[in-house]
Amino acid sequence: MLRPLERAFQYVLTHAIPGDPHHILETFDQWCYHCEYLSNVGPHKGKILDRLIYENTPLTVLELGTYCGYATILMAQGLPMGARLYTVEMDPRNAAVAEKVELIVGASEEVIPQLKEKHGLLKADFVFMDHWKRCYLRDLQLLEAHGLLLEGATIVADNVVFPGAPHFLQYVKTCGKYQCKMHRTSLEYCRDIPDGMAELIYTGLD
Ligand SMILES: C[S@@+](CC[C@H](N)C(=O)[O-])C[C@H]1O[C@@H](n2cnc3c(N)ncnc32)[C@H](O)[C@@H]1O
Ligand SMILES: [Mg+2]
Repeated sequence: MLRPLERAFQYVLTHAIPGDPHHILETFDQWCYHCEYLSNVGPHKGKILDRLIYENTPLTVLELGTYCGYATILMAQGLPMGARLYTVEMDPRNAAVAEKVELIVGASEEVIPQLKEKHGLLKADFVFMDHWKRCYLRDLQLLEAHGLLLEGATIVADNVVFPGAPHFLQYVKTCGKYQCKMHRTSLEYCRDIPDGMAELIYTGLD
């Protein structure tokens, strides 16, 4: 019995133009709108993410939560030459089918402390958090503690309204280390459910 993600992959493999990132993402979207929901960032929040990548031209991107690689493909195709994208996924069944960028299989709490020495990621200037929402605050604090955020780095956190990440939002708004902006939108593939992406700029100040 195939899992939802594997069913989506079969569809994408048989319907998308190979090597065409826009068409691959559109084909995922068709599947998600018409057949089965997947928690990809989706086309509407994807536009926001795409714009933030374009505006920031980051050189070292860290994604927490690869899933089937939708946002990985989206971000990768907007990066400048020479940029590196590291994406962390704890479920090896998802990792096995994800687009291979710099894919690190493991739980974020184990991977983050090893990013420097084991994976050569010295500092990230763009982070996309889209793994389990309860991990956002812990992992942001881990990135801070391991000195992995470049001053001025952009951190984008998805789904901070739905399902929500209240402790994370409270921390980033009150700790004095971040400038925060909320992009209000709707949940991926569900126009009726309000959601939001938080855009943070790391000031480096304590
Ligand atoms: C919402 S999906 C990511 C969607 C993806 N960013 C996109 O838009 O295409 C969340 C993924 O995070 C993974 N995940 C959850 N908690 C994690 C953790 N602590 N470390 C690594 N991966 C995690 C799950 O296995 C799942 O594949
Ligand atoms: Mg999400």
